[in-house]
Amino acid sequence: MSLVIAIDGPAASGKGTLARRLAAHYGLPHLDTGLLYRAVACALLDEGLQLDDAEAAVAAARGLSLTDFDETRLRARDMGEAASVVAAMPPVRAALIDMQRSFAARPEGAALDGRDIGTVVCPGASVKIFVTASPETRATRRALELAGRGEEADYAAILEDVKKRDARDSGRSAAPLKAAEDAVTLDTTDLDIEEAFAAALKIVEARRG
Ligand SMILES: Nc1ncnc2c1ncn2[C@@H]1O[C@H](COP(=O)(O)OP(=O)(O)O)[C@@H](O)[C@H]1O
Ligand SMILES: Nc1ccn([C@@H]2O[C@H](COP(=O)(O)OP(=O)(O)O)[C@@H](O)[C@H]2O)c(=O)n1
Repeated sequence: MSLVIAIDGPAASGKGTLARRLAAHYGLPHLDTGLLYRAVACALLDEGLQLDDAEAAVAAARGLSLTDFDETRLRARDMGEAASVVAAMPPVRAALIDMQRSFAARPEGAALDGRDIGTVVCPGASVKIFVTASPETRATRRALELAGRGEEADYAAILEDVKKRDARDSGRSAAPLKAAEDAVTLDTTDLDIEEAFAAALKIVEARRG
């Protein structure tokens, strides 16, 4: 059976970094599913529409193409917040599920990261990791990331963002952010990227048996 790695966790916990590193290590394609929700939000904002316009959001979700994402724009701070609003609408999630499942079903395997990969998108994944870190650590990491891209990075405002988004993502009824029962939790608060990667690799190897 091909290797499917599901990585979930709250904002700026390091999911993407770990999923990318694991994908490179095992030669798997990687999908950052947060980009899908960010792209839907971006499409609505570009058309001057409200973020709670479910019909327009579903149409945008159906029209997405993985290849034409402007990642710099999508990874901007305000787009994370906007993505979390559109992601709370069940029809938007339904419109994106097939694309994610087809990606995960590639014969060569896959690594996906998001909020509901282990619980909803790939409940049968070979390995599930739930990555966490304290809100303060995550806000510091996100502030450094944004500053590195020349974006405004006010720590206090980013910490507020992170907490608000976690609460919305965990509290929604549709595919809330939570660890799957068979996920291994990896707390990276006191781990640098190399240490977190080494820990994640150990989890994958242990699960693969
Ligand atoms: N263990 C870690 N220690 C320090 N910085 C990290 C760690 N993991 C990730 N980062 C950095 O934190 C930022 C957010 O990481 P990312 O993987 O994009 O998180 P997520 O996908 O969960 O939002 C990036 O700039 C990344 O380089
Ligand atoms: N599988 C996923 C991925 C993202 N999302 C939503 O999309 C938003 C942005 O996700 P992201 O992974 O790009 O955000 P960060 O963790 O990188 O800040 C999240 O806050 C969630 O509301 C989701 O609902 N389900």
